[in-house]
Amino acid sequence: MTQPDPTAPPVVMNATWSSGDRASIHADFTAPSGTTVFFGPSGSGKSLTLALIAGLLRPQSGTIHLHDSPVADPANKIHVRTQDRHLGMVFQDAALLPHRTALGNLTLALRHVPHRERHDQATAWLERVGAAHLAEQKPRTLSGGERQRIALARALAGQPRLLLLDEPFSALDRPTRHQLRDLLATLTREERIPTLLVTHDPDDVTALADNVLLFAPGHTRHLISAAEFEPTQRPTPDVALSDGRCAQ
Ligand SMILES: Nc1ncnc2c1ncn2[C@@H]1O[C@H](COP(=O)(O)OP(=O)(O)OP(=O)(O)O)[C@@H](O)[C@H]1O
Repeated sequence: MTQPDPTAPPVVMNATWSSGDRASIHADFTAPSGTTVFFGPSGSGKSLTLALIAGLLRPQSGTIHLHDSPVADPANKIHVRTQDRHLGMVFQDAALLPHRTALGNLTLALRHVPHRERHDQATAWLERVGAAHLAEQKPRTLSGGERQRIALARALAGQPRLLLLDEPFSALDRPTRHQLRDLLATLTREERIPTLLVTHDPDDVTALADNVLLFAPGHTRHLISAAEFEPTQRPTPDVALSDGRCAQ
């Protein structure tokens, strides 16, 4: 990927993906700076859209641009690998390396800084997410919420140009979810990293969204500002998402 244009929208997507008979998706939207929440019911294509942006899936046609750089454009044989898209990612499962401590997981994300500075920077990141006391613990000895704190720190420590979060708090109990939501709001505001967050929780929209991309099975994604959001809202059917059950 070339150097990003700071004035360009973080994501411009107009692409189609199909697994054949099981599911297909056409996504056509621009995500502006700030936090865009992908909101909608189970099976409506939120995670597939995020996977296309991450490069975990390849569209069959169309283009995806991140900060004005093409990362997927099959007609021109462009597919930038996930690790070259400068992304921070946190999914429902923190996916920390099990044999490394919390600190060790953080230092791995800091390969862009000189070796002698990694320990201090990793410690500083653990402090920022309220996990300094967990530095020497291995992931299996941490709670789900603690693992997600470390995963969030790891994602941001890599200095991503875009943060992708797929239901990072959905497996946590309510109080822990609130704490982590507040932490995420603080960090994304401080770091000014454009963020895409997949959720079905309307409270995530209220707490975190600048904009909302509404999804519904058989329908579409439709971008609105967070101020316009109502939890019962459904997108207008201007762009098709289809799967075996509800093709358009
Ligand atoms: N790799 C895949 N290959 C084929 N079909 C898939 C694949 N991943 C998801 N699907 C199907 O595509 C549809 C959309 O799935 P997706 O996971 O994007 O929905 P979602 O909105 O993220 O749902 P949830 O909120 O439950 O995670 C579903 O019908 C799902 O079964």
